[in-house]
Amino acid sequence: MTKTPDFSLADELEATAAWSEDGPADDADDAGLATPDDSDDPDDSDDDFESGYADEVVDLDGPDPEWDLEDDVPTAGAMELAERHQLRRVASLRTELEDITEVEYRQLRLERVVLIGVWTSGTVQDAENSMAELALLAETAGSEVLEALYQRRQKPDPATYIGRGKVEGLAEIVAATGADTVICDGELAPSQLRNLEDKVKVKVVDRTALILDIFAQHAKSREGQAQVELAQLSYMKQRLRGWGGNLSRQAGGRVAGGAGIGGRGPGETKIETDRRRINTKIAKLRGELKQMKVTRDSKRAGRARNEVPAVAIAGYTNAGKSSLLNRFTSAGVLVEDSLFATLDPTTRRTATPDGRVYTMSDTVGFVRHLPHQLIEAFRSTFEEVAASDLIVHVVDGSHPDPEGQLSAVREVLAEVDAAAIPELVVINKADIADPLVLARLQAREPHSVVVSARTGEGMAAALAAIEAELPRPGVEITALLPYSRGDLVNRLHQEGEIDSIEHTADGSLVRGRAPEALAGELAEYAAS
Ligand SMILES: Nc1nc2c(ncn2[C@@H]2O[C@H](COP(=O)(O)OP(=O)(O)OP(=O)(O)O)[C@@H](O)[C@H]2O)c(=O)[nH]1
Ligand SMILES: [Mg+2]
Repeated sequence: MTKTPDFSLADELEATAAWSEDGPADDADDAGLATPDDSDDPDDSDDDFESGYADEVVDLDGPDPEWDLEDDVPTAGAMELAERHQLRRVASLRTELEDITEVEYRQLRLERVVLIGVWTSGTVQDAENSMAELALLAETAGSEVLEALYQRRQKPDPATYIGRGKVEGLAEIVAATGADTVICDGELAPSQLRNLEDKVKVKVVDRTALILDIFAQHAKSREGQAQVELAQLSYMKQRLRGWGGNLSRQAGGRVAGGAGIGGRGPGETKIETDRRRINTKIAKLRGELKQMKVTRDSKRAGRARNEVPAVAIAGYTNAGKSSLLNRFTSAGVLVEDSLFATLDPTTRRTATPDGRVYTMSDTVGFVRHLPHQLIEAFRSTFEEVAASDLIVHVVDGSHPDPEGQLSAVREVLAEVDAAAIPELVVINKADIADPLVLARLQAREPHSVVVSARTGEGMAAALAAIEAELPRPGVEITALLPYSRGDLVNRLHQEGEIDSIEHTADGSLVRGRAPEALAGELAEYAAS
């Protein structure tokens, strides 16, 4: 296996995926985004759209990435990547849900989409970053972004999300561009989605549904798939009434099972059936996940018993977590310039130069406003992070808003009780980041290192910083180990630390520190 085949692969991908490399918000003119000049004017406030991407859109889709694996032995990651690109436009939801006919879980056959956002606070740059991220998410789900619009408002309209006056404009844009889907940058109430759909005459989905869809496309392991399905079902369940089509509307807002006038039309019966099926499915998935969690916990307990320190690589999606894991451990994990490439955490065993063994795990990426159903469903994955000894928090130094990413990740870490774990910030992509931004980040995050997983810059220092943070084994020992117990010397190398070793006539006299369990075994050889 070549050393880092994923990187040459990624190089080629990036040559064709110019959009994400340059970033829409990095270069507002290129992307045709509203510039601060034409949008920061308080006069054009309430009901104005800022429009972007119009003509450049073609570039977003670009030619399909191609690569030549002939020279490289494809790694598992590379093969998964090829497979994923082939599958990219296939609708995501698995068949089990298809019999829930009325519910029509929005199979996101997102092809040609218009994005809309409501910008309530923050700077123009924030609004543009948010739309740019929504565009990346949409592309990751396999769609072509035709147009992106945002509106400045005090708050989203309770009935239609964007201002009512703007809905008509949106409908015109949708008709003119031939879009088949509108994606809203937020979590919308079922009634908002329905109202918008009535007006714009195409499918409307929100950010949460979009992220759920990407997760559904990317989940590979049984646990990952079950987690995503659980999240989708709980999202769906809340929207049954809204998404029941005509039948549910016929039933009005009446509480299911209520016997009032018109309360038990055919629609309601159908909704009840669907709800019951969903509840059954949810219960089944919860049970399965619980089982898988037991396995995972026992694996983790195994590691804990051996007192192998665990390092979790966490960070915003696309920050370079998998690339770093590959660099650190030659793990051959899938690397892709797309969001949420990794959904199944990979754990690798590795060792410090002085022989102490520890594990390093790749994790699911974070994103702003990660749907809470997903946090809930992926709780066991996040618990893995919460049970680690050190969090390597990777941040993309070339992103327009790395500070925003750092705090979005920390919010989720706090939510899964991982806030107290020691954290080392690894500022990645130094090769393409602005040096001023790197300096700014380092000043803000004193406990940080700057690296490039691409060029390898700073990697040795990062590894040293990680290893310096690993928990030290506790008990001081001095032992005279007979030469027949070379196994104990080995274990002391791996699990503990040896300060000195002296070969005497009676055996090896070692001084150092060992974890408690090992110290117990060494007790019989204790020397003074
Ligand atoms: N220029 C540059 N690109 C990098 C660097 N590190 C990673 N990348 C690229 O960034 C993209 C994302 O890398 P990944 O390692 O897949 O990121 P991730 O954090 O695992 O992403 P998810 O699993 O999707 O959350 C890929 O296109 C990488 O080639 C770097 O140091 N410099
Ligand atoms: Mg990854």
